Order: sequence, then C-alpha cells, then structure tokens
Amino acid sequence: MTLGIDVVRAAPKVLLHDHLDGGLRPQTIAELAAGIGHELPVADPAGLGGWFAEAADSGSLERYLETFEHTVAVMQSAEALTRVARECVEDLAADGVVYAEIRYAPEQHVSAGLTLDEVVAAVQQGFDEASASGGIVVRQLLTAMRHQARSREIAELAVAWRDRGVAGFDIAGAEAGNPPTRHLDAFEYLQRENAHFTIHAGEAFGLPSIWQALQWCGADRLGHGVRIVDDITVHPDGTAELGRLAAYVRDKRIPLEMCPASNVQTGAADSIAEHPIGLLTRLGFRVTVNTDNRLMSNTSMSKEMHALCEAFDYGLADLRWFTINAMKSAFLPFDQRLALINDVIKPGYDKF
Ligand SMILES: O=c1[nH]cnc2c1ncn2[C@@H]1O[C@H](CO)[C@@H](O)[C@H]1O
Ligand SMILES: [Zn+2]
Repeated sequence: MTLGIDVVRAAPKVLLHDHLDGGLRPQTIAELAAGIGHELPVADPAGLGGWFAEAADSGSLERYLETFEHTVAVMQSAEALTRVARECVEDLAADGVVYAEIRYAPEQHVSAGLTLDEVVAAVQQGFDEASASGGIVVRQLLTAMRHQARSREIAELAVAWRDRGVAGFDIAGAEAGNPPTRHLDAFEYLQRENAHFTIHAGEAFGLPSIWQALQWCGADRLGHGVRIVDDITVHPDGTAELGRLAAYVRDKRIPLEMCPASNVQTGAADSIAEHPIGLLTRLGFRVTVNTDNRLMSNTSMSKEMHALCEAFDYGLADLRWFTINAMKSAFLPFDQRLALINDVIKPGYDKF
C-alpha cells in the first residue's frame, strides 16, 4: 500500500533545488501586483495558481520560463522580497522540510532601483524571520542567468555573503544555446575562492551540457541532470551499462538534484512513472528529490515524494535514503550536515 501523504509530510525532508521566484503563494502575487499596478493574466488569486500551473505545463523549458515574468515583476522591492522569502520558509517548514537551499537570480530584482546587495539582504531578512523559531535551517543560493553576462559579478556577490546566509552559486535559464562554459570565468573564480556551486544541466539539453558543467566548470552538483540516462544502456534482462560520463557521475557521487514534476511539464520526462529517477535510484546514483518551482508545478516536497512512492512503490526507507543523500550533498559545513543527519533526520525517521 502506498504511503499516505500525511506520513510523507511528517517525515523530515531536505530540499536543495527550489526557486524563490517559483514558489510564491498566489494570494501574495495578487496582493503585491495590486500594490504596484502590475497586470496579471488572471485577477483572482484562486484562479491564479491554476493559471501558472497550466501555462507552465507547456512541454518546453522556454515557455515554462515565460511564466516567471509575473513573479519576478512583483519581487522588486525590499519589502516584497522579504515577504516572499519569509512565506517560502513558512510553507516549507509546514511541509516538513528541515533544511532547504533556496535559489533566485539577484540580477532580476533590481529593476526598481535596489542594489544587488540590498536584494540579498532583503531575502536574508525574510529567511531569518521565518527560521528564528527553529525547526528549519535555510540558506540562499545565488543564481546567474545563463543568457546574461553578470555571472562573475553574482559569483562575487555569493562569496561576499558566504558567512551571512549564502551557501553557493548556480546558473539557470534556457539551456540550449547557453552552454555553461560561457560562464567559465565565474566558475574559475569560485573554485579559487573554495566556494560551492551547482549548475542547471542536462534538463533541456543532453550530455554535452552535463559534461561541460562537470569537466570544464567543476560543478559540485547537477541541477536536474536527468539526461545522464542518455549515457546508460539498459539491456532486456535489466542489467545496465554505463558510459564514461555516467560512470564518472556515479563513481564520484555527484549529486543529482532531480525535480520530477517540473521535468514532466518541460518535456524532459514523459511522466513520473517513466522519469529516469527510477533507473538512477536503482543504479545507486546520488539521487535527491526536489520541487524546482512549487507554484508552476503545483507541488511540494511531500507531493513529489508521495508521487514517487505511487510510481515506484517507494517506502519510508527510500525517502530516508533520498533525504540523507540530499543532506550529505548540501553546501553546508560538514559538521552541520552531520548534526542534521544524526540529530534531526535519523531520529525523525526512527519515529515511524
Ligand atoms: O527548471 C529550470 N530550468 C532552468 N531555469 C529555471 C528553472 N526554473 C526556474 N528557472 C529560472 O531561474 C530563475 C531564477 O530563479 C527564474 O527566474 C527562472 O527564469
Ligand atoms: Zn531549477
């Protein structure tokens, strides 16, 4: 019998890949939009959530990304950023998330005059307010947009904030035509600074993107990375043969930040049941489960994990494995990761 969603919600969860501008409450978007006179495609908050999920359900990453126009538009003041950040953490904590790394692109939040530094400070304020009461630990990841040319600057921003709530760096946006090597300068800088970064790779584009992210740019983790299956041959008897890149990813324990619901919407996977996460888990890759964009995919950590339980017959032992994988892969100092595993995650699963 499939695990109930209430059990999944009560179990401790770790989230490494969640976009701040992809997780707003519809009610909040409506209120913030009204405050600044931004016109929304649907006026009433009740219909707004449905609009995002439907518009994002496009089969293409490019069209999926168009929906962010409206969330980014209402996140241009310090007050709005703080509110969105605070509500994000409240929603994750209510869903049983005990550690989260939340990403967004500071360069997209300066159109009303904020400086990059003020953007990061406003988000941190919201995170601090919501996590003050305990129960959840949250860090920021600063994203640079891969079609823009501000990655070095954003990487420097991430390093400047590394001891004040920012745990790492990322690049996101349309993958095809914007290879990660365009931003080599930023990645080499981060490596010299002993800083951590992940790269969206192998979502809409295949193996070359993953290969570049790892072997040219030095990514610590892969955002999505689903297309690594293109380097795996499964024989009729079920045995699998790994190509050089897939073997490298598995041997080096490179964390895969998998986001099943998002991948179905952008066409990176046909369905949850056919999602490569099943094969990659079976083969022992360092798989983690993530939400990507809770608003656009009408999802949560509990919903993602529950859907996997339904599709692959996973139980609590599997969810615990995903969660410990994620905690091991976090951009948090080792001693803090260990403490969360031993003091929060393991006892949390032992309760069942
Ligand atoms: O799945 C994804 N793949 C690539 N880029 C994404 C994805 N989800 C969101 N963003 C992009 O990241 C920006 C910063 O958070 C968002 O504004 C969106 O353009
Ligand atoms: Zn993403």
